[in-house]
Amino acid sequence: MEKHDKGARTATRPAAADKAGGAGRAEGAVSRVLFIQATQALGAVLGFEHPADAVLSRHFRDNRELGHRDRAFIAEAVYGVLRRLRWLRRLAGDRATPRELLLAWFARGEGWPMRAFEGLASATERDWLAGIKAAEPGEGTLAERADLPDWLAARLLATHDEAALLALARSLNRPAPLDLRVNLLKADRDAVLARLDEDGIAARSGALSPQAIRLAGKPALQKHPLFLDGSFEVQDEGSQLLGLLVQPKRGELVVDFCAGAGGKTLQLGAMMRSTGRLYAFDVSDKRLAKLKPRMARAGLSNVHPVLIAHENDAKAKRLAGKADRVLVDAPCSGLGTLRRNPDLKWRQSAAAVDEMVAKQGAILAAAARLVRPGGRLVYATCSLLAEENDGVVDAFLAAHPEFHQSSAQAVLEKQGVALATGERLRLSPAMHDTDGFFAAVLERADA
Ligand SMILES: C[S@@+](CC[C@H](N)C(=O)[O-])C[C@H]1O[C@@H](n2cnc3c(N)ncnc32)[C@H](O)[C@@H]1O
Repeated sequence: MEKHDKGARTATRPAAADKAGGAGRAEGAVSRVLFIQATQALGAVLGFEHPADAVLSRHFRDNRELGHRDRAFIAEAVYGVLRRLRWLRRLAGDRATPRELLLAWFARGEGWPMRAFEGLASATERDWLAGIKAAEPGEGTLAERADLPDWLAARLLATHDEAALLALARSLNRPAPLDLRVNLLKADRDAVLARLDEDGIAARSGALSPQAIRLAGKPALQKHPLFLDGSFEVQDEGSQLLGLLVQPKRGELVVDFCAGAGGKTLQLGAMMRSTGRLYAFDVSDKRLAKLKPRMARAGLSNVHPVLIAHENDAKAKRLAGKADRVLVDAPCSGLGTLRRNPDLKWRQSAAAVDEMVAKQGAILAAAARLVRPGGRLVYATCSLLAEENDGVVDAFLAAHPEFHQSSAQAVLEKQGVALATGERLRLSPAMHDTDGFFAAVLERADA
């Protein structure tokens, strides 16, 4: 299966943009044809061969007659089913078809009254739905209540008690808000907030990152003048704290080892005031290609995208011992982003996570070689699993006595972020209303 990539989701609105939406249709306003479209899209997504947002984007490309509101309806319905798939299967049966799952979702998840199904469902289906509406499937196992696969609930139980796990699972089942990062090279936050206000876009300063703006809704911003001129980018507020942990300075040599489409590269480049050298490495030329127009929009001339074949590529090795700061935003299970990508919990597996852990260790060790004495290495993931987070960092520190850990809380505090996170950064949607992120700050001893 494909590895999760935060970097691939960089559009001003996610590909399945309207997925968390708000622009959906009320019950009773859904035509049979639209319902069939939603059923087809759900069927394709439930194959779990490709990420749901990619499948939906494709569905919308193939069905260009669908308007904005129709797409929003389909995306919201599909994401609703993905979030509560276990519960819906308990209600509608393990072998429920995509159409039955959707009907059950609207009847129970959205609470549509029976009359709303009159134009949509046959008399037989409506009888079945009346049963679904009345069904009480019992409390179920913890994993069932959390709407998680058994393996994932078991792994999360290593670091959460039952109540915390249920709270986390519930928070992961809510749609994510839309956050912006102000490009401080081009604008300041108050000016961006004032302009959004003028344009009738409700927004406020982020609670954690001094560069963040949180929007009240999910407006389309691709054509907004401040997006086009690079004054802001879309970036989860939690993700912005990772850039603050790297804390790059003017004139430094910085490496973003897993840069993807550059979510964090752009932030680091702006923090360096477009000076020094910022290498953006990645093994995916497709992702790096998406970085280039974003760099131009952001007004950054210090970024050097470099395609590497693997973490030990000679193009990386030539920077050995030279970098002031290195960020490893490691490929990971992505389970911290389930609010945006609820399909991941069904597409990931214990075996895939174990493979990823080995890869993360190898990338971290290779990236560490680039750090100069006295330099900083930041290891980050958007995973909630201890094995991808503390496990990788603990093993690294045990094998690399030349590195020691700095307190993430202290690094953030110095930049005006008050967050009781302790030595390592741990963000969760349940506690911080951000995606789930982990990071550790590792400093290489002076020579
Ligand atoms: C979590 S994503 C990075 C997201 C990106 N930093 C951002 O903020 O948008 C992880 C990235 O690691 C890249 N990757 C995977 N294996 C790698 C390796 N061996 N060396 C460098 N990058 C790698 C993937 O292509 C992917 O883009």
